[in-house]
Amino acid sequence: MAQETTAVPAAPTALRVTDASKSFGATRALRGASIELTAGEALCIVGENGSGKSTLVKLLAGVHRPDAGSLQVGDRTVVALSSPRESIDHGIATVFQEVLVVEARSVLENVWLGTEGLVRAPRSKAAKREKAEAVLDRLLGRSLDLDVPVERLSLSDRQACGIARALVRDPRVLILDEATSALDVATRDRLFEVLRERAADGVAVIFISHRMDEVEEIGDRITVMRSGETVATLRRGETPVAQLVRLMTGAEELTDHAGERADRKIGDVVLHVGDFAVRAGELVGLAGLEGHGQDGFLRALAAAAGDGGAYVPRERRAESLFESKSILENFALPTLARDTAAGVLQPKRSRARLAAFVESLGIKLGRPEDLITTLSGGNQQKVVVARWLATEPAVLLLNDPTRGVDLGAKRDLYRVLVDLAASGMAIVMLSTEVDEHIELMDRVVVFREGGPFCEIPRDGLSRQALVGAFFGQRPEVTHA
Ligand SMILES: Nc1ncnc2c1ncn2[C@@H]1O[C@H](COP(=O)(O)OP(=O)(O)OP(=O)(O)O)[C@@H](O)[C@H]1O
Repeated sequence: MAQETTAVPAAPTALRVTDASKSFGATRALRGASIELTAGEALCIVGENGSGKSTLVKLLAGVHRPDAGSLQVGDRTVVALSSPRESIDHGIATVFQEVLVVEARSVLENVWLGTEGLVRAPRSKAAKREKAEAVLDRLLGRSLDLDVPVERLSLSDRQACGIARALVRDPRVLILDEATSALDVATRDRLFEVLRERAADGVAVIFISHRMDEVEEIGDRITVMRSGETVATLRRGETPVAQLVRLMTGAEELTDHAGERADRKIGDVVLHVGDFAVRAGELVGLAGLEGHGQDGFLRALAAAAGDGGAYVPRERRAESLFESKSILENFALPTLARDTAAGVLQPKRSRARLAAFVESLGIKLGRPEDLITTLSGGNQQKVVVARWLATEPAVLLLNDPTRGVDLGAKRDLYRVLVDLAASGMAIVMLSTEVDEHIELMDRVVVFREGGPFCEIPRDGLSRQALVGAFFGQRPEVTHA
């Protein structure tokens, strides 16, 4: 986005964090992290789950105060932003990882939430409407009824409302912390255009994502975090993904790889709904643009599977997490019955079972008794997935389970899924990531306009075939 800096005068500093540290009890979430951005620049921050990205963002958003370090916003040095309000007053707008909306309130109210009394916000109702409309139209490529409650919207549209909330404030620094993970492909593309336009107007953008394609597309520079430190900052295009991964993990190579398909026996049909059947040992993908029926289909499969199935929902905050409970309790809920001997709960057993998943999925945690909310987003997600894997269902139904999970951890999860399939479990997984289908699935059912549109077998899976089918193009080898 920004010009090469050699010939043009250096743009002014928009934001500089120097040596920021932050601990939560014994956990050192940040240890001397530093980043710098000039006006008009987009900086991507990448790093494994739990490496400190969100903590850094929360310092900038005034949610946490640093233990040490300094912060410069524009040409002002501030010791710390002591509240979200102060962050906003400095022209910083943050979109957080979780989709944060007030479900019962209207789209319009959600977009302007928390701006009361802000100097830069328009005053009149009409002006607010007009601005919300303009920003949402641009993001969604269509107009959205501003008066409906947000709970009636798709997850993608809800996330778009959260992003619009940041955009309408016309920030000088715009921070997106994995804010694209619930967006459908087309909305994400439009968001990237908007980011480019804002950057051209001098806005500095901080963009956090686990998706390398997004990072390559949006970042002028990329800062890599590892264990709370900023270990490298690189120019876009200079660094092959393999090197980025090495910097993130500190290891030479990613352990490869789930795609290796061990000899798997496809067994009997274990679940049948309408024309759709899934067999023991199969990995079946559900794909399509957001809102084309795949979500409802997966839920219908879950209902049909009954006790023999386990369903991992998509919105972990609303549908799966008990925020006031510990990691262990969140993990052990559905398997508690198994851990009860003569009517007495045996926490040792659930602890041992959790330990196995901590190992196989690389879950980073302090103690199992700590609150689930002390985990990073990606690690919370892994606990939710582990909970359902532990129930050892005949059919496992997963709704976009790798959202927010880092590259290495995704591979760990793929390996676990392939092993489970090899042991005879049937797995149906909705994924919004095309590459995930290509890497993992035996076949993929593409949804369009409310129902299954075509099915692509493993040997026909490619980006082109899948994305083509999303838009109504039938691939050459299809089964109806
Ligand atoms: N409120 C908290 N209390 C205790 N520990 C916390 C808290 N918030 C974060 N941590 C810990 O700080 C570390 C960094 O977490 P952070 O959320 O910044 O990681 P992240 O890089 O954003 O990860 P992800 O990619 O999973 O979102 C983790 O070990 C996490 O468990």
